[in-house]
Order: sequence, then C-alpha cells, then structure tokens
Amino acid sequence: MGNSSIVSIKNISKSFGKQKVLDSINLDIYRGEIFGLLGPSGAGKTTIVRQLVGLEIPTEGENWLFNEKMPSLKLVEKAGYMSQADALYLELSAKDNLEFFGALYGLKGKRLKQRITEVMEIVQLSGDLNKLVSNYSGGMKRRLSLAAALLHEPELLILDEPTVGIDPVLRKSIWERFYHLKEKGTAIIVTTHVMDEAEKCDRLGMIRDGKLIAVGTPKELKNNTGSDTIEQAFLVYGGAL
Ligand SMILES: Nc1ncnc2c1ncn2[C@@H]1O[C@H](COP(=O)(O)OP(=O)(O)OP(=O)(O)O)[C@@H](O)[C@H]1O
Repeated sequence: MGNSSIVSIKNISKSFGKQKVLDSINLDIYRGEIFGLLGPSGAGKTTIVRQLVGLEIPTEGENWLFNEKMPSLKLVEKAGYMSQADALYLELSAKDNLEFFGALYGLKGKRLKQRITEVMEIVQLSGDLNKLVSNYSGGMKRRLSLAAALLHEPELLILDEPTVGIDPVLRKSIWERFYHLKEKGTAIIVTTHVMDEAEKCDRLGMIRDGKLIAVGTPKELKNNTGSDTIEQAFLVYGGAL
C-alpha cells in the first residue's frame, strides 16, 4: 500500500447466494482525491461502499482503511458515511439528529454546536434546524444526511449518491465544498450514475456487472478510448462500442 493510500480494496468478490455482484476488484484511493465510482444501477457501487464502512463482508478478499482491515470499530471516527437510504431519526429534529451523530463521533460541547452550525450552512438548512425530520422533504433529508457525514470532519468521506434530489445550484455549492475538503487532504469517494458529476471527480472507477472495467482520470478515460464524453468511454470499456 502506498504512503498516502487511505483505502485499499484487495481482490474483493461478493456473492449473494448464487449471484456474484462483485468480481475480483482491486483499487487504491489516496489522500486528497475525489474518487468517483461510476456505473449503472445494480452494478455493485453500493455493495463496495457498504463494505468499506463495515456494513457488508466480502466473500473473498480484504478491504483496508487507514492500514486497518475492515470491519473495524476503530474506524468509526475516521470515516463519514452517507448512505442512499437516509439513516435519520424521523421523530427527532435536525438538531437532535446531529447531536446524536456528533456524540457517536466523539464531538461535544462548544465544538459540536459550532460544527452543527457550519454543516447546516453548507447544506443550506440553517433555517430548519429545529424542524422535525418527519416534516422534511426528500431532498432536505438527503442534505441533512450529508451534513451528518461532514459533521466530524473525517479524513475519509464515503458518499452514496450524495446529490440525488438536490437542485443544481446547491449541488454546485456542495461540490465546491468537496473541492475545499480535498484541498485539506480529505479523501472523498462518491458513487454516481450521473455523467456530469463523474466529470468533476479527480479519478473514476467504472463499474459494470460487478467488475471494475477501467480506472483513471476523466481525461485519461476519454483519451484512451478516443471518446468525447465519459458516457461514450464507459460504453467502449464495457464492450458495447
Ligand atoms: N443484501 C442483498 N441481498 C441480495 N442481493 C443484493 C443485496 N445487496 C445488493 N444486492 C444485489 O447486488 C447487486 C448490486 O447492487 P448495488 O446496490 O451494489 O448496486 P449499485 O451499483 O449501487 O446500484 P444503484 O445505483 O441502483 O444503487 C444488485 O443486483 C442487487 O440486487
């Protein structure tokens, strides 16, 4: 594993019953990069990221985070995870939710209060802090989930389709925040099936049918396939062109 490698996926395969959903995946992700996992629905992106946070166990292979083999409880504070299904307490206010997650991550007192204010500003929910989450819209819940993942300023952010249901203006400002975090050395893994979002990543891993079919910068992936778009590059790597 290289010096600045934060995530190391070593020869991972995963089967659910007879269905093989991940097939021999090898991948390293480094400090200070935004890495996009790109692939169609059902390709296996969520299964990869769930393994990285210890919610799923591979059938074969090993996942390493910060030189520690997963699953490991020690890593709870080092990674921030946003799942596709919002893990929020609906009967609590946004503030109570963030206080709960903050406590889980070891934040308290003034620092916790300050971070709650900061993350709610980032996702533009400052005015809805005391509202019950059951009264939030779908997009607001997504934004609150993102706020929770950002709360403890983890060195690694793992975000499963973070901007689905978020309008373009806010999406842009959230991406600016990702760039800012990356400049500070944070590694960010985002799953997406949106091509314009994939373009914004430093490197991409293209996933199809549980296989990692290509890894590289968006520019490399386009150049290597003689493609004008990431979408076309994906089709070439997938053997469809
Ligand atoms: N717990 C499970 N039991 C059985 N099959 C599962 C389970 N979790 C995932 N799968 C299957 O694994 C495959 C990959 O699913 P996964 O959620 O990783 O895809 P994805 O690329 O994240 O898709 P999406 O973009 O729709 O979220 C799918 O065929 C899915 O049905």
